[in-house]
Amino acid sequence: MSPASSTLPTPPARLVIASRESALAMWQAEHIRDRLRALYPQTDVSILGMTTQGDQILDVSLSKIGGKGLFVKELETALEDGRADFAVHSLKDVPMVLPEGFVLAAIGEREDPHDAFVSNNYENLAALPAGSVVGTSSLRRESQLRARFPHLVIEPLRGNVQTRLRKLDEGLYAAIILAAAGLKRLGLATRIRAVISSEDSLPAVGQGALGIECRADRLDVIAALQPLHHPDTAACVFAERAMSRALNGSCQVPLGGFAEVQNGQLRMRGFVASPDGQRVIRAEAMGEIAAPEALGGQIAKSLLAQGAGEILAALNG
Ligand SMILES: NCc1[nH]cc(CCC(=O)O)c1CC(=O)O
Repeated sequence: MSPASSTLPTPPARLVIASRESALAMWQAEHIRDRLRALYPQTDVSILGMTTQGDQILDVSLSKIGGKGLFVKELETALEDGRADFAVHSLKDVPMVLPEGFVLAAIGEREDPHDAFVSNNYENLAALPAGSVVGTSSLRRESQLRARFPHLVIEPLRGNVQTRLRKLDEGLYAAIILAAAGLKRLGLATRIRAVISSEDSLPAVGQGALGIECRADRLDVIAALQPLHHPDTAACVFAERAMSRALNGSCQVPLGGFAEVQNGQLRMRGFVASPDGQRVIRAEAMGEIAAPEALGGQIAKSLLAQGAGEILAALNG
């Protein structure tokens, strides 16, 4: 037996992955399935595709219908009643506090965390003439665009990645903003005209990372998933999630948080904005990779000390 295989846990004979049925969700579930099949050739790994409330309600801005739990609840129900062993999520869609009895068993390696500029006619944001219509339903993207490019018109845009690209191609928008990660994973990187810098659009908490969730009592599943855990990604996203949690973040709130590993340390930036982009409060700090939640808490504290609480209270009120 090779040294590597002798350290692997004995996996369950069968593993069922709960996933949404969008093309991106299925790509992510298949990616995890294929890695597990390679690690554990004796294990039967399959995918249970499911439709969530967030997939059904497409005509209303997510920020108006109570947020991100909508994409994960049905999957958690499948874990609860044993139809599936774990769920693969875009971590960005996973609420900051999991329901009692569930854990993030592993964090998969981050794809490109940046936002992407997608257009059929323009090279980048700076090239858009005044009055151009840009599609996004993210308050985070909208507030940052309004602050940096006040001459642009922001219009709502929902649906999965393919639906959003179709709406662009139908001519409803001069450009749209999407996560680079989703486009790259779907083999649609050629649609990216420009990757938007984190200065122009600080990414969402968890953007580009995979969150693998299971029941806290499934120690067999947690052990089997450990080879998929990516510690640097986990440090970054735990810092980001700690910031958002401390601010009571949801998608009703224009905020961004982004940590990266630089020279063996964590560098983190965060912001909270008013939806019109008139007020943007920013914070930045370095911290230890071993203590990501302290760094996230420190960023939140700095944002609050600069008045983020007023913006958040106005939004929640
Ligand atoms: N909110 C929807 C969603 N959730 C995850 C991704 C993209 C992939 C990722 O960020 O991991 C997207 C689409 C988008 O923002 O363009």
